[in-house]
Amino acid sequence: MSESGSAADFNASADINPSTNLPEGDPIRARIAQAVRDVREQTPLAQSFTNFVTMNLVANAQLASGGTAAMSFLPDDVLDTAHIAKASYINVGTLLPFYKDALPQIARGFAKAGHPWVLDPVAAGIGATRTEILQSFRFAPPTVVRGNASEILALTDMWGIRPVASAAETASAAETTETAAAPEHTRPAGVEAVDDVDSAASAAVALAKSLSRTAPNGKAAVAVSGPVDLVTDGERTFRLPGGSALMTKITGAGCSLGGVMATYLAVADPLTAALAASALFNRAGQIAAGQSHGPGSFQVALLDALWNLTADEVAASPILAV
Ligand SMILES: Nc1ncnc2c1ncn2[C@@H]1O[C@H](COP(=O)(O)OP(=O)(O)O)[C@@H](O)[C@H]1O
Ligand SMILES: Cc1ncsc1CCOP(=O)(O)O
Ligand SMILES: [Mg+2]
Repeated sequence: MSESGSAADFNASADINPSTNLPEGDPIRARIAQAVRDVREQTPLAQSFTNFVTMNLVANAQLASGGTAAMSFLPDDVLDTAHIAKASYINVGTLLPFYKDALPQIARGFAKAGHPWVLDPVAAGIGATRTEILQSFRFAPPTVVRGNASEILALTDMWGIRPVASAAETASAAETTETAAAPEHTRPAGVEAVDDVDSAASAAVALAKSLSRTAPNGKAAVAVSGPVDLVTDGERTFRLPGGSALMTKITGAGCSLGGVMATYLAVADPLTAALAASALFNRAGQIAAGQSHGPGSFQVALLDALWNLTADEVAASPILAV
């Protein structure tokens, strides 16, 4: 695979036709390029309330993309910081007992202030504390949700907004009705995905539509990561091939993608932020895979690629409108 990760090189899944690649002059590509330039020029702060396992990589990925970072956990600290941060990130990968009160309080504070934020619902479906916290976000929702397919399915199950599964998504869908909550997610997946991206496509669209009803300016986005990422604003859906399977062999590729999504949300609309971060990571993952010899050197090369990729290279990534 060439280092450039050109459209011809991407490892798209068999059912994606590269001819659906967004034209070079599409306004979406211009908005992505502008977001990348604005982050590098403005070094915006996106604060993070995130897990202990990958917190350092989240901060370093935000800095490598051109932003700045601040990690905070107490509600007064987070809500004060929200006055100087243009977006925030909440990731529920590791939990402490006080989070049960702190996170709903923070989400309510964000909602009251109209403060945009990204949620990574890591391991959604696992544990009563995580479920209680994620359920609270239903009533003070994020602007963007980024997760793997299993997390998106578990979250939409939990919020009762997962639509009837299309035949293409799962042949064995249990009996569901259009509006009733789908059956509990059948198998909590831990932090890794056990479902494929396409199985979460309609759930992602339904979630983005739901988030748009409460998001600042009525705009929201959902990003489902995997071998071919899916990004939707509830109206349009895009697929982004690229990246590398090595990204699943370091901890924090998804978490840091969410953190950088918040960095871009500080300067751009939710759809542009989700597309730009996903495209950046896909290009960076491909470049790093070509320069590394295992997970250790891959993570180092990934940070360097995040730092070195230009706005034009990110905006030229394969983005398939399907
Ligand atoms: N098999 C794969 N091939 C290429 N890129 C991948 C693959 N799996 C995941 N990625 C990329 O790795 C990053 C993290 O995605 P993922 O592993 O799905 O998130 P999480 O770590 O939250 O489960 C994303 O940028 C995604 O595009
Ligand atoms: C291993 C682990 N355990 C709790 S959070 C976490 C990190 C998950 O990171 P990612 O979702 O980016 O793989
Ligand atoms: Mg994750």
